[in-house]
Amino acid sequence: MIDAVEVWSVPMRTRFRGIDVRDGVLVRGPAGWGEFSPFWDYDVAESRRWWAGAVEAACHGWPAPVRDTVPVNVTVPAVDATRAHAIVAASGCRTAKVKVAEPGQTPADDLARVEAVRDALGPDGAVRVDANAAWDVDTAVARLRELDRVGLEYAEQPCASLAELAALRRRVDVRIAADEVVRRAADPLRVDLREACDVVVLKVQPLGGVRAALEVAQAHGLPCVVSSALESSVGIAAGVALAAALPELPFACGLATVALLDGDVTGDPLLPVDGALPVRAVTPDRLAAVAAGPDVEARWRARLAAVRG
Ligand SMILES: O=C(O)CCC(=O)c1ccccc1C(=O)O
Ligand SMILES: [Mg+2]
Repeated sequence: MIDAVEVWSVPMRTRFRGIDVRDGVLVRGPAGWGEFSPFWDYDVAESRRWWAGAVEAACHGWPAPVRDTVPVNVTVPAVDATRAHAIVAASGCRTAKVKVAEPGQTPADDLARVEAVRDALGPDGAVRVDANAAWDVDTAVARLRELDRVGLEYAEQPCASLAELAALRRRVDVRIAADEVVRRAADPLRVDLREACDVVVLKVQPLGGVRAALEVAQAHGLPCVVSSALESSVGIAAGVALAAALPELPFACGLATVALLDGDVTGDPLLPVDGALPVRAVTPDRLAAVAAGPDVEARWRARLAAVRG
């Protein structure tokens, strides 16, 4: 059913999660284009759900949308306060997600960045932080109480484990969002999130597609935020389809990350207008311009063969 496989590679504008270059595979099938782009530190077993997401997009398509635009947050990497302010001011978004607890940085760096973001958004904007599981419970209590001086909408994955998140949640007023603890679980449907969080972050590829992610949302019965895995606009379109199909969407989604890439697979990228993305198909009409070199191409074809095999 899949009749085209294309490998793309694009530099990041700013290093993010230790990534300087983002690459992946686009596949075409009867329903359109799908993206397969698990991070390089993920093994074959973990990458299988990512592949299921690509197959769904290319071969089956997605459930019908219940809305035609999706509000999004601007994503602020662990940059200095001046750059953070400029990124938020230029974004047109009214919600910002700020990376904190970056290795090599200090609590003062995080506070300055978060204060600059609050300043750029004004009092009516929403500021959330993502610590990517970096803190133990005591550190998270101290860091979140300080950062919450600017008023936080929620803190995404401040600690690694479910037990830590639950212990933290009893000690702070800031809402807790679960990301890695869901998307990297052996079975995301059966993670016991009671006590551990107030919000669930859903990512299409790590959860195995739009339908699988909708089942995760239904299983937990908590407010959901759809976020990206730093995909090209083709992968982002799958996230938008999920956000558009969720019965309720109380928060802005983390789907404005094409802005973090220095290039895209399409000349009409899924970038926000007035803080929202349109629900629409994406055609990768710039594949030649972003084609990966022979080494990266070979690496992805080998990876694809391992996951499909
Ligand atoms: O949620 C966002 O604003 C952007 C997406 C994002 O942060 C992300 C992107 C790639 C890998 C991990 C993460 C994460 O949420 O931790
Ligand atoms: Mg996260």
